Amino acid sequence: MSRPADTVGRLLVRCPDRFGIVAAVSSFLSASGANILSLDQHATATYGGTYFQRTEFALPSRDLDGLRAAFASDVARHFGMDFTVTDAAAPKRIGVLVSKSDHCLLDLLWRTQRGELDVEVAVVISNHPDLAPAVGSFGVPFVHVPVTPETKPEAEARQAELLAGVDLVVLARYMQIVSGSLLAAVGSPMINIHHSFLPAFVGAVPYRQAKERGVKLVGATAHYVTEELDQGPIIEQDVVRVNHRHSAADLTRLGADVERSVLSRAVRWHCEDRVMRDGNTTVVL
Ligand SMILES: Nc1nc2c(c(=O)[nH]1)N[C@@H](CN(C=O)c1ccc(C(=O)N[C@@H](CCC(=O)O)C(=O)O)cc1)CN2
Repeated sequence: MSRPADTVGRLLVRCPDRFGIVAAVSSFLSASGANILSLDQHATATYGGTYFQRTEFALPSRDLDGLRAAFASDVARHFGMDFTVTDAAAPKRIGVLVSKSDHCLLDLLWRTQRGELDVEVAVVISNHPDLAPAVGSFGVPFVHVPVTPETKPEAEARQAELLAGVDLVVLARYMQIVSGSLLAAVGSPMINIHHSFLPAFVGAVPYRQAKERGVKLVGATAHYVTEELDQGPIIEQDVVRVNHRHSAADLTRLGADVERSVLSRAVRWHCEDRVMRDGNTTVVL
């Protein structure tokens, strides 16, 4: 009878930089019977900065829990590491918040259905009912949770209930500001797709601002959500050329393609455990 396939693990490490980190992590993995498949790293300075490392490894014992506990005591504590150990074969469960714009949501659902994104969309929540049929066609639960200034606390309590247990929340052109209490209640990272090349044109209507400014590029930014609007750590960005002949509607149309590709790359990189926070920025390995 053939041996069960090895577990493939991912080890993410962030710590104060010093000599000996790579040797200690590699020796630990080797002593644990793991075979390193890939290793990427970044130091923020020649000496004394912050060190980031992403290591993928094959683990014949398949005991990721045991490896995680041993790494904590044998290595992480000594180097003052923040770290995670995840199973590469376990798809992330994501919840999506959306309003009326469908292009980013449908792109995520389509890529997931095609197997391009290794995620499980657990639920789509919208403050409008419009997208229920489209979401239903993908066999994904859709919940309409209306949001008004008066009902926002109750609405966010319901959203938190529906998002319990997800690994990631994606704001796919969700046009409501998420409160600090919802961020705290959910506890999982949130990624927003902002429809401009931040830091330009924050707020709700960036394409109108872009047209009025006469820009020659429009873009999109995927960033982690913080309480402060559009100020969270940037994960991915891109742009497309535009000119004076394009109306605001043209900018919106041209920008939508960029939004979709930027969001899908950001969600993929996050779910592949490639993104680490460095203050209000990110390191993507
Ligand atoms: N806490 C955060 N919430 C949200 C963020 C964020 O970065 N932090 N990004 C926005 C998305 N967004 C732009 O990409 C955006 C959406 C909505 C508005 C806005 O002003 N909307 C309403 C007000 C709604 C409310 O008060 O809840 C309005 O148009 O008046 C600005 C930017 C998603 N949420």
